[in-house]
Amino acid sequence: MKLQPQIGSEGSAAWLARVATQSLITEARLSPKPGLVDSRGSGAHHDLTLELMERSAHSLSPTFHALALQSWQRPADIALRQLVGRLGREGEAQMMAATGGVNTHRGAIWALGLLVAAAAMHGCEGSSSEIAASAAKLASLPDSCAPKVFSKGLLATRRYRVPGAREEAQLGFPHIMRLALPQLRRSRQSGATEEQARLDALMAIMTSLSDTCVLSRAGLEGLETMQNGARSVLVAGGTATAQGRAALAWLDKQMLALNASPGGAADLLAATLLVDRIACDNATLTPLPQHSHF
Ligand SMILES: CC(C)(COP(=O)(O)OP(=O)(O)OC[C@H]1O[C@@H](n2cnc3c(N)ncnc32)[C@H](O)[C@@H]1O)[C@@H](O)C(=O)NCCC(=O)NCCS
Ligand SMILES: Nc1ncnc2c1ncn2[C@@H]1O[C@H](COP(=O)(O)OP(=O)(O)OP(=O)(O)O)[C@@H](O)[C@H]1O
Repeated sequence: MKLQPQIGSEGSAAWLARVATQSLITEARLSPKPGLVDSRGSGAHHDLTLELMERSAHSLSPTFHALALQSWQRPADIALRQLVGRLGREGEAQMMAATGGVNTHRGAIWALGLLVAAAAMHGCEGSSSEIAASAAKLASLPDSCAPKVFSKGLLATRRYRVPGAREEAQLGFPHIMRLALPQLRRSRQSGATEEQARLDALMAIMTSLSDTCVLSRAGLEGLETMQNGARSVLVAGGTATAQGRAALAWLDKQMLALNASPGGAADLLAATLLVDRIACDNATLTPLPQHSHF
């Protein structure tokens, strides 16, 4: 059920910030996720822990709040794009300060930051497609203030000629809109628990994403292992079934052996949980069950 307070831009911005932070924490705690930090441990990451992910998520609340407030009922134009870019980079700096220089949520700031801004542009009354389309518009506008940095993600997109985090946003988040959200709802409707539905949504993303985290760490072999493994979990009936859970355990082992971690897919799951909460079209379709973290 959507519980957005009808108390204007300040109240709605605070609500959006809270839901965005909760979405990051829910994603981080969700278990068992292949190769990723979860309630069981650090996955394939030697420099990350669940405690660090949660601290990082909390450090981002002021960023999400500012993004929502500044984007409130504004159109997608260059001025807003530059403002959102500046706030996103300040958020990255806050994250780095909170984690002692470890990258916990760079990709997540990008995806959730754009979606929070887009939800606010629609005055918190947009549908999921409207929010994704406005986020895409913002992401497609040039940000002349952006520093020219050569990241690992950019390197992977050039080397393997695949779309990365930028393109995912510019295309209107197809992995959220066409794969994860529909899977989340399908799994809920077929009787899966909320945790299982969220794991299934993660699998749906992993069947097709060109995750530059995986490519940087484990190359094409890692990416194929991720995509095929996630597909077999869903083909087996998802994580609500014993076969699905066995396929997931096998995938977890493979990902750890390859030192591969689908950080981009994890970001998009957190973003899916956010859209699921904030989009107006979802309110009647998917009331949240009692045992949800939210
Ligand atoms: C676009 C970003 C993510 C940089 O992308 P780039 O590929 O160069 O970077 P980097 O390797 O550091 O991180 C990419 C991260 O995205 C995630 N990711 C990886 N693959 C994918 C994918 N296919 N789709 C979506 N996300 C992905 C991962 O978590 C990964 O760690 C972003 O940091 C950025 O440019 N920010 C600038 C500030 C800004 O404009 N913010 C506006 C919104 S708040
Ligand atoms: N639960 C999670 N566990 C691990 N990573 C996550 C999780 N949720 C999101 N991520 C994303 O994964 C990214 C971290 O991936 P990765 O560690 O490959 O990046 P890196 O710090 O650039 O690289 P490396 O650790 O290989 O030097 C973060 O940007 C974050 O957005």
